[in-house]
Amino acid sequence: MTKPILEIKNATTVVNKGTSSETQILKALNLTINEGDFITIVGANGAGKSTLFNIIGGNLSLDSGQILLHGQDISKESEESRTRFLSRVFQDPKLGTAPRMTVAENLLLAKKRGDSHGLRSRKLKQQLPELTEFAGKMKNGLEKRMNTATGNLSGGQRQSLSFLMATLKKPDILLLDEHTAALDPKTSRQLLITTDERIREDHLTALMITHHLEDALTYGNRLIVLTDGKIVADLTGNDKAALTLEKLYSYFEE
Ligand SMILES: Nc1ncnc2c1ncn2[C@@H]1O[C@H](COP(=O)(O)OP(=O)(O)OP(=O)(O)O)[C@@H](O)[C@H]1O
Repeated sequence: MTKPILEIKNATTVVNKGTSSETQILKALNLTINEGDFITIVGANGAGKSTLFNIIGGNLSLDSGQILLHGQDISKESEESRTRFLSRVFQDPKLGTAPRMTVAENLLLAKKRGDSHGLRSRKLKQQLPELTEFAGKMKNGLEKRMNTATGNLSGGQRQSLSFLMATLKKPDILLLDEHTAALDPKTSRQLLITTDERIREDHLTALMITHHLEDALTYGNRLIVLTDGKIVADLTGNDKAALTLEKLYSYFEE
């Protein structure tokens, strides 16, 4: 039996209110995210994909509609408060990590998020073996760079660190906002494969925006097409399995 984690009901967002450029971005959008869903999201530029993430994250407020977390209305909750159930990885590898801190320090920071105790070197020493093992899960040599300042990592390693930091505390919802788009094809593929592994093994619930239609078809149990602020396709199971690249591409031509 699938259990809803997050329900978005009739979500409407309007920007530049009261000006000549007033625009409705999301148009009475409805989406129920179930526990364990790995949803890939595609749509043309400007369709509202990042805006959907922004209303979930609380970076943008709703003009009408509701967002329910485990049945509780969180529509008015601040961005900060929503970090208790939500993590987001952005396209830019520079976002999400502190450049002057080492890989180990960044991971400890992510582990201590929400804790009142600060970073202490004794704690770092104690926890280094566990953090190193964790870094090893990314399978790209990150575990050998625990004492390297994050700003000196390659883009791929830095982005894999952002991913690890976002998932260390197993958020209820993980938002991946084109998180492999800035990486070269080989590194991007590797991070996607590891992303998929981590989502499955840690039983995470995740939404991933991508412009690569093949990736949208390959990964996840569910695929959503967003067009002009509305969900025009929401496919799971056999329907997703039967979807072809050609059919998916046709949504962009309508
Ligand atoms: N805060 C804002 N103020 C004004 N316009 C905005 C704001 N946020 C988004 N928009 C506009 O809303 C539309 C949808 O933007 P959004 O970033 O959600 O699209 P997207 O589907 O993520 O596009 P892309 O694939 O290009 O990243 C765009 O036309 C964008 O310019």
